[in-house]
Amino acid sequence: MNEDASWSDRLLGGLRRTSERLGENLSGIVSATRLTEAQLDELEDALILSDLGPRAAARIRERLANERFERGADERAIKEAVAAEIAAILRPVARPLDIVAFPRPQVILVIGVNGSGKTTTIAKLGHLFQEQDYSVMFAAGDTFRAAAIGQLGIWADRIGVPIVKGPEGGDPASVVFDAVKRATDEGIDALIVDTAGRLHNRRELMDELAKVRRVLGRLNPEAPHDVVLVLDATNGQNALQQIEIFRQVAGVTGLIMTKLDGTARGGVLVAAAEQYGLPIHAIGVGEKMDDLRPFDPDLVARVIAGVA
Ligand SMILES: Nc1nc2c(ncn2[C@@H]2O[C@H](COP(=O)(O)OP(=O)(O)OP(=O)(O)O)[C@@H](O)[C@H]2O)c(=O)[nH]1
Repeated sequence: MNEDASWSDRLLGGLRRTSERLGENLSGIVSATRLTEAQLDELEDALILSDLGPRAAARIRERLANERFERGADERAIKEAVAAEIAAILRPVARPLDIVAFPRPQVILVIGVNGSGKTTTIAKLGHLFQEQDYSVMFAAGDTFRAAAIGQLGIWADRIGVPIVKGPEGGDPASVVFDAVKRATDEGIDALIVDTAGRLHNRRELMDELAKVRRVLGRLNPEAPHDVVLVLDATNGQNALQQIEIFRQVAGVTGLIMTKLDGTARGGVLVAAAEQYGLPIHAIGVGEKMDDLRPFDPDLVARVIAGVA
């Protein structure tokens, strides 16, 4: 099995649980060239149960209500049509995180709640950029917990990336300031900044992120170039709430959804795309540094609909 097959299998393994759920609800729907109102209701419910959210579900229902199934609306035909509609929602938001900033470095602020996979995602991103021949530096901007600084340090050593850190409890803005200066002096292409993820004190977090942004802006008015929100797919609908909060707190420019390898809740990607239209840069399908994958909207749509 080549590496690509193994990762898509893992993605399939996780998302297949979503499509199984969808399949259970769809298996009662058959025959005729058009779907009846009752069948459309059932389909819409199945999509909502699969975490696609009410808006995407309503949109897909509407499209399918107008669809003529020439060879009969059996389960396969319906799933194919659902896949096409999901892909239409996902395609506009698929956008890789490219290193384009001039002057360098491109400053990428990574935000998200603790446990979402933020640290691992920073490591994976660093590794991905290195593979594209970009130089990378990390900044340990989550100074609130020693463990967070330590964990990022371990990843930095593992993949061979320099890291700028301060003491536990220190000022994140000063770490970021030092990091930007050093990255600029050393001609680093991508500076990836870890941030605190304490949502229970929103005010504090907002102030902290605002200060980091101010300091960054003083050094380079374009920075941060990206504010990437890391979301844990296993959180289902809570992931949407996190988008809402972090958009207000930090001005999110793009998303990375992690843990799609082990969840039946991957449909939340579709809900996020439909509701917020934020770029989805990549998806996480495991714990290792190679487990960050480009976001392939057609593949993900087919997996969610159960036709991959
Ligand atoms: N299965 C799976 N596990 C993942 C993925 N990404 C991260 N993890 C795991 O999720 C757990 C949390 O990841 P971290 O990167 O430490 O998360 P964090 O958001 O930095 O969390 P804190 O360190 O608590 O702030 C770890 O056990 C990771 O190995 C993924 O895509 N798939």
